[in-house]
Amino acid sequence: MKITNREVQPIVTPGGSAGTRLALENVSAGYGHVEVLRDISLHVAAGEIVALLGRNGAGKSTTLATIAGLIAPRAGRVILNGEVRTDSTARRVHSGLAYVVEERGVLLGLTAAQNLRLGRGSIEDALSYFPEIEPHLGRTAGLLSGGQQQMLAVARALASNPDVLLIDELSLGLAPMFVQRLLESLRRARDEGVAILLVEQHAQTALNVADRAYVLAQGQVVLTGTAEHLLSDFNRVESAYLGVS
Ligand SMILES: Nc1ncnc2c1ncn2[C@@H]1O[C@H](COP(=O)(O)OP(=O)(O)OP(=O)(O)O)[C@@H](O)[C@H]1O
Repeated sequence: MKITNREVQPIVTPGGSAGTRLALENVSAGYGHVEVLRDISLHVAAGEIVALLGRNGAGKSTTLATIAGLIAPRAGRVILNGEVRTDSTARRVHSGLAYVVEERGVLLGLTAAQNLRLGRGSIEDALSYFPEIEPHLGRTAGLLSGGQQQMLAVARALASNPDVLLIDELSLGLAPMFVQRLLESLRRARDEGVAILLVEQHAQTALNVADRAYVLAQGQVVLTGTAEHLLSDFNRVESAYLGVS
């Protein structure tokens, strides 16, 4: 199942290529003189959860940052809703991208309600995903648990009614109960047609919710397939983490 990027592109997404909301075409990117991503191609369709897996330092966060426009690709193209994007993060967010960063992006000195108001959606829509936030709306976000902060971040992102949702490390350090609630919200968003690219430390957790996955190693896609296929051949996923097949 080891693939080259040339082979990644012809994969037919569920819903067909016309439903593709996000695509990277042969993207290379990095920091200063350091090249991190090398010739990455991937795609996510409307109504699809795609997991981006790989060991620490493989380039997962860099991939999301490049999609969001925080890093400019040195080569290749970032395509959102069929348009090649070279514009700012703010413009991409304005036109339907939501991005939950690894640090969650919750402003700890503001209340939960104020954090939700910073988003592009309504508090009501945010609460429709996580009604359990309501009793905490007046609390300072810094006093919420990690799980509650992550729910706040995901609720704010989903309330903006995005076409494409990027999530960096959904479950990091969270109790299983919170992880389950967060995964439920992603399933609902997928059913509502959102294209979701999920970076997740726990590959099994990610593959249990995802439709497809890509494994990165040393900044390259080294394995891809349906979640079902990858779960049934999990040794191969683990080998791919090390950059071997
Ligand atoms: N701001 C930066 N400047 C220089 N190098 C960076 C920077 N951010 C990340 N890197 C390097 O880029 C490589 C990929 O990092 P990245 O954070 O994308 O990996 P990751 O797969 O998300 O890992 P993790 O799971 O640890 O977050 C690493 O070698 C990292 O040290």
